[in-house]
Amino acid sequence: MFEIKNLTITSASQKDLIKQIDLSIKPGEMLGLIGESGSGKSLTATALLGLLPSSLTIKTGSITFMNDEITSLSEKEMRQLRGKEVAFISQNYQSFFTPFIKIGKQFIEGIQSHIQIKKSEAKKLVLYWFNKVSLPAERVFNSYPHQLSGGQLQRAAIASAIMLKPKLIIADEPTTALDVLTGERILDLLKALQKELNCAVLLITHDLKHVMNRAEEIAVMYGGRIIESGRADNVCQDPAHPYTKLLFQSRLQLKKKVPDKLPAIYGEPGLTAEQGCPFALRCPYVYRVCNENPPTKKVSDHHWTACHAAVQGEVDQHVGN
Ligand SMILES: Nc1ncnc2c1ncn2[C@@H]1O[C@H](COP(=O)(O)OP(=O)(O)OP(=O)(O)O)[C@@H](O)[C@H]1O
Repeated sequence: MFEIKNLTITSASQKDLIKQIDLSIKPGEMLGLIGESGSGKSLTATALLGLLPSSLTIKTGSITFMNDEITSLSEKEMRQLRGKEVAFISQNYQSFFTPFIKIGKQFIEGIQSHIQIKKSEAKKLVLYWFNKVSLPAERVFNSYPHQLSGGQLQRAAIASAIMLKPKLIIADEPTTALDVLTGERILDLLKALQKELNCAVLLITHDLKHVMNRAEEIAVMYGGRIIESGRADNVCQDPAHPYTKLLFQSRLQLKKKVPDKLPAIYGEPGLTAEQGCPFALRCPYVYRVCNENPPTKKVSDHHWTACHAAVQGEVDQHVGN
């Protein structure tokens, strides 16, 4: 459905922020894009939505949606695509709503800007979707944004994203501003709606556990590159890149005894090598060749990593699972 090929995004100072990434989403699938802060997740989503700031340019590559090249669509065509075919849920749900207009009115205006529909029919649609995301429909419809809790606002944002039955939802850290339990419920809701409506979801998160058991595919980003990607069960059971392995190892697991010391990833988060493997400055298995762009290793069907040590078969030997 969506395919990014060889995408490089450059800043005004000629720094490559996204480096030759490939990413694709199949209809009805959830792709979990994980990576720490600054790894390039949001820029990737912004490029998909055709909303890159003018200071950034696409240096190489293509982004296609249903075989249309997004980068060559006009702003009008892009606006039509956004909201109807591709919906966006952001971490900043507060700014999604205009504070001084009742939520119901905002929803009706939003729907009428995309499809021709009578106000009364639009209201029915809004109430239906508010019920669907377990909101007290009439009350929310007649409320101002500040009269709802964070979880309720994020549910309303999901209803807004889903009600025109988009083919793809991009959810960028949708639970960041919520408490853990509310966040988990929101992600479960997103998963349930994805299955029911068969729409694709790009779930962007820095938290591995958000995508485990939810996403069908996982892509791991570091320093503007995709360093590992594949079917979620393959990546979770047999992570191949040292960074992914360390991410799994440094997770606390309820069923296991809490160790005296959790393994930590060496170095400052976001520390990125400018050349070669972006993780080289923090990688315990770095060697001289890591100055060069890492080759791709096929780990199994639908699972690959970009790592010199993995190609040499040295990661398992040193890191273990
Ligand atoms: N408009 C811009 N101009 C210059 N650099 C930018 C711009 N927007 C983002 N960047 C840089 O691009 C890199 C990737 O940023 P991005 O927001 O995509 O990271 P992220 O993985 O989404 O992080 P977070 O989880 O914190 O949102 C960062 O180093 C960021 O500083």
